[in-house]
Amino acid sequence: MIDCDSLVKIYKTDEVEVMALQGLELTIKKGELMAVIGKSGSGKSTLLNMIGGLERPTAGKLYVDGKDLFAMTDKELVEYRKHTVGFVWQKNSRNLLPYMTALENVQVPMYFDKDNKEDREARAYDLLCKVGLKEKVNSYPAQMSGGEQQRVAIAIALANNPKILLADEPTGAVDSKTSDMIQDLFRKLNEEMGITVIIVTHDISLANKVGRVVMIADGKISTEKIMKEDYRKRINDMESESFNGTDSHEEYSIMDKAHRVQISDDILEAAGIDTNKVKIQVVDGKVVISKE
Ligand SMILES: Nc1ncnc2c1ncn2[C@@H]1O[C@H](COP(=O)(O)OP(=O)(O)OP(=O)(O)O)[C@@H](O)[C@H]1O
Repeated sequence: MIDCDSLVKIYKTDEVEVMALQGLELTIKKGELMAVIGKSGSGKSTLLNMIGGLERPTAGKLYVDGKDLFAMTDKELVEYRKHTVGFVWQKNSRNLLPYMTALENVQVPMYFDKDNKEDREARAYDLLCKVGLKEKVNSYPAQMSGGEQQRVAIAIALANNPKILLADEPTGAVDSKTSDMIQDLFRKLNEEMGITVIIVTHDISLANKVGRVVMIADGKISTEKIMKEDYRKRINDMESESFNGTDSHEEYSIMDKAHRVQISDDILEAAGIDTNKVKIQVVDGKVVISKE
C-alpha cells in the first residue's frame, strides 16, 4: 500500500539545509494500524506530510496505493489529498471550524468532492455515530470536551472515505482517559473499516496498542516492534485501562540497503560497549557484536 524507498527530504532555508529524511525505507501494508515514534526533530511529521501529499520528496521513491507521489502533477496531488488520505492533527483549531456544528464541520470536506454530492448530511451523521457522538451532532466545538472535539476531527478525516488515516500526535493535548478512548476508536475504525492508520505519537500507551511501531532516528527507520499475537488477543478481550504494555511487542533492528544497523544506547550499555570499534563474528549461526 505504501512503499518508501531511499526517501530523502531536504528543507532549504536561506542559511541552512536540513536533511529531515535520509534515505528512509518503509513498507506499510493495506489495513495496518501502526505508530511512528522517535525523538523531536527525527523526521516523523515530515514522513507523515509526505505520505499525505502535503510535501514533495527531494529524492527516492514514494508509492502510495499504486501512485507515484514523486511524479504527480499539482492537480493530481490535490485529487490524491481529497480521496486517498484523511488527516487528524493534535490542535483542534487545525481540525475544526468554531462557527459550525459537529454535523456541519464533517460536511466541509464533502463540499470539495463534486462526485459525491448526495446525502452529505446523512453521511456526516453516520460518521459522527461511528465515532460515538450521536448526542453531539448539533453542538459547536466550544460546547464539546477536547476528546469529543478530537472525535469530530476523526469523523472529518473520514468524510471522503480515505484509504489511509494519518494522525499527528492525536492524543497530545488530551488526558490519559480521553487518550485511551481515542486509541480504542482508531483500533475500532481500523478493524471495522479496514482503513490503514498511521499515528505519529510520543504517547507510549498508544504505541503499545498498535500492530507495529517503527522508530525513526536521524531521518531513517532504526527499529521496529511487531505486536505479539497473544497480546493482540488480550487487547481485544480486555478493557484498555488494565494494560501496561510491558512485553507487548517483539523488537527488530532495521538493516538499511548498505547493511547498516543502528544499535540503541541501552543495548550498547548492557553489553558494556563504550568504544566505536567492535568485533563482529558469526557464532553458531548468529552475528555476535562484542567489545574488541
Ligand atoms: N518546513 C521546514 N523548513 C525547514 N526545516 C524543517 C521544516 N519542517 C521540518 N524541518 C526540520 O526537519 C527536521 C525534522 O522535522 P519533523 O517535524 O519531521 O520532526 P518530528 O520528528 O516530527 O519532530 P517533533 O516530534 O518535534 O514534532 C527538523 O530538524 C526540523 O527542524
